[in-house]
Amino acid sequence: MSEDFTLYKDLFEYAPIGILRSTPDGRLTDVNPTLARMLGYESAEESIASIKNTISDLYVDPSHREQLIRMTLKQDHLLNFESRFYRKDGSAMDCLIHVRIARGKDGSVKYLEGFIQDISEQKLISKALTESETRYRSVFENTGSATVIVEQDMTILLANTGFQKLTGYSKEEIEGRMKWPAIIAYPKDLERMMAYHFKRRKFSENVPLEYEFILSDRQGNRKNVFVRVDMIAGTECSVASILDISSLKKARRSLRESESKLVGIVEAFEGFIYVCSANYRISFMNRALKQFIGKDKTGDLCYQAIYRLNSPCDWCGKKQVLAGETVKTEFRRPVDKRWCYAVSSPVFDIDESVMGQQTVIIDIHERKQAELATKEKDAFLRKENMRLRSALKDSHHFSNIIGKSLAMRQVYEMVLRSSATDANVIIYGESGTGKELVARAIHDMSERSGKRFVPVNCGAIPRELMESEFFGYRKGGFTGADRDKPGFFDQAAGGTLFLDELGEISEEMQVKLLRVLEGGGYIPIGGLESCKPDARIIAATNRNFAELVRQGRIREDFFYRIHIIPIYMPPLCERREDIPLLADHFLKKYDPSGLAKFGSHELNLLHNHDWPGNVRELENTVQRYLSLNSLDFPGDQCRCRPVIPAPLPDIGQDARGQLQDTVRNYEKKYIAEILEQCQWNRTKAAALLGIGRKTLYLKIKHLGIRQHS
Ligand SMILES: Nc1ncnc2c1ncn2[C@@H]1O[C@H](COP(=O)(O)OP(=O)(O)OP(=O)(O)O)[C@@H](O)[C@H]1O
Repeated sequence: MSEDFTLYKDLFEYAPIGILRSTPDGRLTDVNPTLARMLGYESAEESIASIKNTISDLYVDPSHREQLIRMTLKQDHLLNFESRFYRKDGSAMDCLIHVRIARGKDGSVKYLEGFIQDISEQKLISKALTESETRYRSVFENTGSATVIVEQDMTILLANTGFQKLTGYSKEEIEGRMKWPAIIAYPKDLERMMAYHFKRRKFSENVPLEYEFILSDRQGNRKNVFVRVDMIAGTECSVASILDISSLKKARRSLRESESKLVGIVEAFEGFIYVCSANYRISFMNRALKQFIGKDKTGDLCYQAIYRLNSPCDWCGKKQVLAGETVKTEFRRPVDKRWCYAVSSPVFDIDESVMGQQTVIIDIHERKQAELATKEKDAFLRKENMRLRSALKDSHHFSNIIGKSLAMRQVYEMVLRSSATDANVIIYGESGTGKELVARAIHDMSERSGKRFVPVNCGAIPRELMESEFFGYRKGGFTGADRDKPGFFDQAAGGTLFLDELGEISEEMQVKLLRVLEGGGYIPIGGLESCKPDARIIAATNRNFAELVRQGRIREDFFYRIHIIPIYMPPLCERREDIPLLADHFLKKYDPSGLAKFGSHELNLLHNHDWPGNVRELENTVQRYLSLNSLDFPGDQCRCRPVIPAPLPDIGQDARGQLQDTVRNYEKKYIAEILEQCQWNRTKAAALLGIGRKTLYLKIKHLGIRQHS
């Protein structure tokens, strides 16, 4: 028994582990020297004396003791409970505690015995290890590329997030499970990489560190990747960093494609292309330029090789190009004096500095000549226009139009303006005010003057013939069409089509004309192809066009197409100051001797007359004055005096025929006489005959009635 006690005491005294004993209520009864040392005391006695109160004071976290007691009471012992004790100097010691409960014979707890291990150092080491692992993991995660660590048997040991993203597989699916070949798309890549994998581990030579292959991700998408592999020293593991270069490859492919396209364009280009250095040495020239010079002059000075000059060209713009600008110039080639257009732009080096100049040259000789001619013509026309305008200010006439009144000067201004454009013109005015005269003046002053002026009296064309008259027909287009017949549009090609009496045109024809005016063209009757006419349209009417639109007789769209430049002809009664000038003009026209003159009485009469027939009526009055030697105004009679039907024409025996012919002859003579009475003022004649103007026009045409001048 005493031997046992000695043994136990020695164990207590010399055990390499700290031992303490305490009462159930927490009083410390024994501490062995090892524990006292662990806690920084000189002796066990000092430590017991120092921990005066309860053993709980020893714990950094006193609740640990309560927890420990609770757990120990369940089985009377407890192993590996981690906690922290205060040392003498107040610092904390990490410790591992094992506890045993000693009970008395009656089962009550006599004391608790604790065995303490100082694990502070282990804790520090493990903390440092955790920290360094975190650090390495963070480097591994943030390499900027997909990175994996591969074992000798090709298992992927570790994979960073980049690799997970690149392949679409999760960490769990990869790490420790996936073999490296699983992501290789093509057998030829796989074969190559396996060879590298094993050779690398045998430290064979010629195993590349970097190479490319095509990866297949979880969804089967193919990606071009670049990989760099290194062995991890002292292991059989390798670390592989993979970079997705699909977009780079794509860019490279499209660059190659556009490069080859560009080469094609440059070589097929008919102009000249060359590149030269900052010191004028040619580094590239295209096929067309080589052909022009006669041989490849790469390496020569550009100005000598291309232009046979001894110094750089004046138009070169080298300075601006070297400063990064693009220079565009037109110049005459010294070799043959042809006009050229050149665009020179900088060629940049890798560091963004300008290393040379590339120039594209095209021959613009014909275009430039035309441009210069147009400029000359424009300048001439501007001058001519100014000259005409200043002449207009106090002129008595303009072209063949007589009149110095303000109203007429305004008309002249409009004639000038309209002759400078190709826009549609419509001339409004009463009958005989000179609408056709104005239309001709516009044509004569326009660029179309060299081509035909084709007057068309729309009111005189029967409705059923309108289309063939305007658009012509082709041989066989209808029964009787035995040859091609050009229409008005063909006749006026390049010139002017004057559509007089436009208000008389049918709606059906308005639609067809509108199509032509809108650029839709027309097809001649019996023709197959559409013709695009090039005739300028000048229209005239003595009707109130706006009113006709309101009544629905003229289509609004047609009206707006025609009514681009309106010119209003003043009636003679609104410009009486022109009457003496006009009278004088007509006297000279019909009496070339120039002897006939009007006295003041006649001039007075002319001035005060009503002139319902306007200038035409005045012209006829003057003409009659020259033959009768007295002034009479039959227009008045026409208006006041009822018309006496002309006697029946004398129909000779030979002329006797069918009733139809007789009636036709009579009708012709009768209408001709009325027309003569009204000095061919058709409006008046139609009123006297009691028929419409249009009907009168048709009858004049069909009966072949002619005006005798
Ligand atoms: N200002 C003018 N100066 C000289 N002659 C003129 C003038 N105005 C009209 N005339 C002459 O009057 C006649 C009628 O002119 P024009 O045929 O141009 O008139 P219009 O308005 O077209 O007539 P209509 O409406 O009947 O077709 C022509 O012989 C023309 O030479």
